[in-house]
Amino acid sequence: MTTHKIQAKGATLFAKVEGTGPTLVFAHCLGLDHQVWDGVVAQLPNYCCVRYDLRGHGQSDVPSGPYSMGTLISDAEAVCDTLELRDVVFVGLSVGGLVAQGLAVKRLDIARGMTLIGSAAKHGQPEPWHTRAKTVRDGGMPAIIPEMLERWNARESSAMLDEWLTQADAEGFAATCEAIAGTDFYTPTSGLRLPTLGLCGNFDKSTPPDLVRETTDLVPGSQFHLIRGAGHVAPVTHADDIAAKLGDFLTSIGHV
Ligand SMILES: O=C(O)CC1=CCC(=O)O1
Repeated sequence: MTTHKIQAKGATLFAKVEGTGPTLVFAHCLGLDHQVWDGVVAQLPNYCCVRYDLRGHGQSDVPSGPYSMGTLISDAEAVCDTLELRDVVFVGLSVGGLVAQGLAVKRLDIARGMTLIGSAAKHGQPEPWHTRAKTVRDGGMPAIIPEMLERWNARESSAMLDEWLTQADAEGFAATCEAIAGTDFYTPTSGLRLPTLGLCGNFDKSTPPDLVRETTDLVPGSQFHLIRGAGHVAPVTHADDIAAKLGDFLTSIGHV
């Protein structure tokens, strides 16, 4: 395992590389960090698994917001270019899935496939995201956590996620909400032609299954599976199921 400090535009990003084999790059959701993938990566021993913390999260820098989705996509490019990663399957949870779509649109030389978990081409209307940004800037993470946990619907894992979210940086969280607010990838994602897998917990209230399926269906030949019993953060709560579905997908596209 090696860790890296990646120089991106206006921020240094933390990245971790484990294993050898075909490359997978993982991007996490709002408010958490690369550790959401611990249980999934542990079950993919035959891959080079690269994880990084989005700007504003984990061990990456927290520049003041707002962030734009374009910047978050440039960050993913910086990680892949600096580590000389090509021919990767990019796996994104929630906002990480927006980054996956944007990277695939911009850099097909990097992305040869993508997996969207609890993600969509557009995550609702802009206004609630601006409200969340203001709420968290005014009141800190505790002001937003109950609402997040309700939407994530992670049930018995809520206490652990509460603790995790409490450690998140409020400015990084708010600035990322602002990036999500401005993003509508329906048109660009409709033009994508690359192997695509969509996964969604059947209890996910943030990105309900129909929404994730609708986005996945934009890409011809894509696959979609429900993760039974899971809410929004299935890689944390249902790592075995996510790793199994991801492994099947990787085999089906010859990324082995
Ligand atoms: O909080 C939510 O609604 C879920 C979410 C959207 C983008 C993300 O990363 O988390």
